[in-house]
Parts: sequence; C-alpha cells; structure tokens
Amino acid sequence: MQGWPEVRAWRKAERARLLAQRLALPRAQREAWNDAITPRLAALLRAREPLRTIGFYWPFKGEYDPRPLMRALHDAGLRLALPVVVERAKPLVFRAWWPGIPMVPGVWNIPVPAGSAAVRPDVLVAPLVGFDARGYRLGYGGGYYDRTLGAPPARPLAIGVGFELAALGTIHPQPHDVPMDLIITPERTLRPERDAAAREREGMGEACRE
Ligand SMILES: Nc1nc2c(c(=O)[nH]1)N(C=O)[C@@H](CNc1ccc(C(=O)N[C@@H](CCC(=O)O)C(=O)O)cc1)CN2
Ligand SMILES: Nc1ncnc2c1ncn2[C@@H]1O[C@H](COP(=O)(O)OP(=O)(O)OP(=O)(O)O)[C@@H](O)[C@H]1O
Repeated sequence: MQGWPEVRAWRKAERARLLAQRLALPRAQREAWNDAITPRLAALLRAREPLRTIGFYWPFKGEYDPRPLMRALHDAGLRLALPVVVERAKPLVFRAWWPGIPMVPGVWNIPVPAGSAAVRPDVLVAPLVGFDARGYRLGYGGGYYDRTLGAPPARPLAIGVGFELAALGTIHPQPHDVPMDLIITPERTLRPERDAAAREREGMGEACRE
C-alpha cells in the first residue's frame, strides 16, 4: 500500500465492511460475545488495581456493551467516565458518569453525561471497528482516540475491545496511529508488546540453538 490517500481509502472500505458485518449479527450472537468479554475485561481491570478512573463509552452501532460492567464497577467504588467530543479534531474530554446521571445527546446522538466534571482516566476502554495483532485500532475515522492517547501528559492504559470478526492482518499503521496496550475479544486477550517480544525471543532461540 502506497501512502496515506490509499490507506485512507482502504480503511474507509474496511470500516464499512466490518460495520455492516457487525450490524448484521443476530442479537443472540452479539449477546453471547458480550457475555464472554465482560468477565475477561473485569479480570484484567482487577489485575491492574489500584485504578482510579476508567474511561468507557456508551455503545452504539453494535459495539461491545460495557454498561453492565460499568454498573458493577461503580458499585465496587470505581470512578467511571464517558467520552465527549467537545471540538472537532481535538482530543476527547471525559466526563464523570454514574448510574442514573442525566444524559444528553452528543455527536452522532451518542448520549453523554449532562454537565458532570471533566476527569482524567488512567485507563481507556476503546471500542474497535477493526484491529491487528500489533494492537493497532481502526475506529470510525475521526482520529479521536489517537488524539486522546497522543495528547500529553500521562498516557492512559489503552484497552481495545471488540469481536473476532474485527481482526485484520494489518490496518497499515500511520504515524498518527497509537496502538492499544491490550486487546480483548470473546476468545483471547492480546498483549501486542509482550507477544512481539515473545516472537522475537522465539526467533532468536531458533537461531541460537546448538
Ligand atoms: N460508543 C462510542 N462513543 C464514542 C466514540 C466511539 O467510537 N464509540 N468515539 C470515538 O471516537 C467518539 C465519537 N467518535 C466520532 C468519530 C467520528 C466522527 C465523525 O465525524 N466522523 C466523520 C467521518 C470521518 C472520516 O471518515 O473522515 C463523519 O461521520 O462525517 C464523529 C464522532 C466519542 N464517543
Ligand atoms: N494526533 C493527531 N494529530 C492530527 N491528526 C490526527 C491525529 N490523530 C489522527 N489524526 C487524523 O485523524 C484521522 C484519523 O483517521 P484514522 O483512520 O486513524 O481514524 P480512527 O482511528 O479510525 O478514528 P477514531 O480514533 O476516531 O475511532 C486522520 O485523518 C488523521 O490524519
């Protein structure tokens, strides 16, 4: 693939294909996959304690639905937040969320908390339209998560969540793309950094074997 115009066109087509596939899933299939993701994500977050604030999202277009987990984490005393597009082509702002807080429609009519305080999540759970084994994520094309993760000062731990049908060989990463630290699907947890190091070691092991 040559250059960004070609990659951008390819991403646009892949996005459309993956979204159509996801939206066509029978509800029971989606629910089964959601139910498989929730305990994996919960265990992963528990292993990372102490956590202060977790940035989630309000699902749309057939994304993994994190709301049952959000309620459970809230009851367990964690602080939660939801993304708000405050300005086009700027990082997302996260606003505190708790069960029952009034919501208003944001961009694309995705509900956002009405007027709660802006907070800085130390973990971001990001929905995936597509992903690759190196942890790169394909979203809706706004670049919002890339900008949010690329913005100083402290980079939150980034966890991508999606279904296996979103797996791609490569998303043709560009300089602006920020890889996820972890990716969770109903079937596996990818740790791109660690997996790459393991592949490297195996390769070396092969070469060094007497
Ligand atoms: N559930 C959920 N909430 C979320 C996100 C998400 O991915 N999932 N976001 C994660 O980012 C933010 C909203 N994302 C957006 C991404 C793109 C555009 C947008 O305007 N897209 C252009 C197309 C861009 C292009 O293809 O060049 C458009 O529709 O015209 C708007 C919002 C915040 N909330
Ligand atoms: N840090 C950044 N600074 C400037 N432009 C950026 C930055 N990150 C992304 N962009 C721009 O935003 C667009 C993002 O396209 P890309 O295909 O990477 O989106 P995406 O990762 O699918 O979107 P999203 O993160 O909103 O789900 C590109 O036009 C890119 O040039």
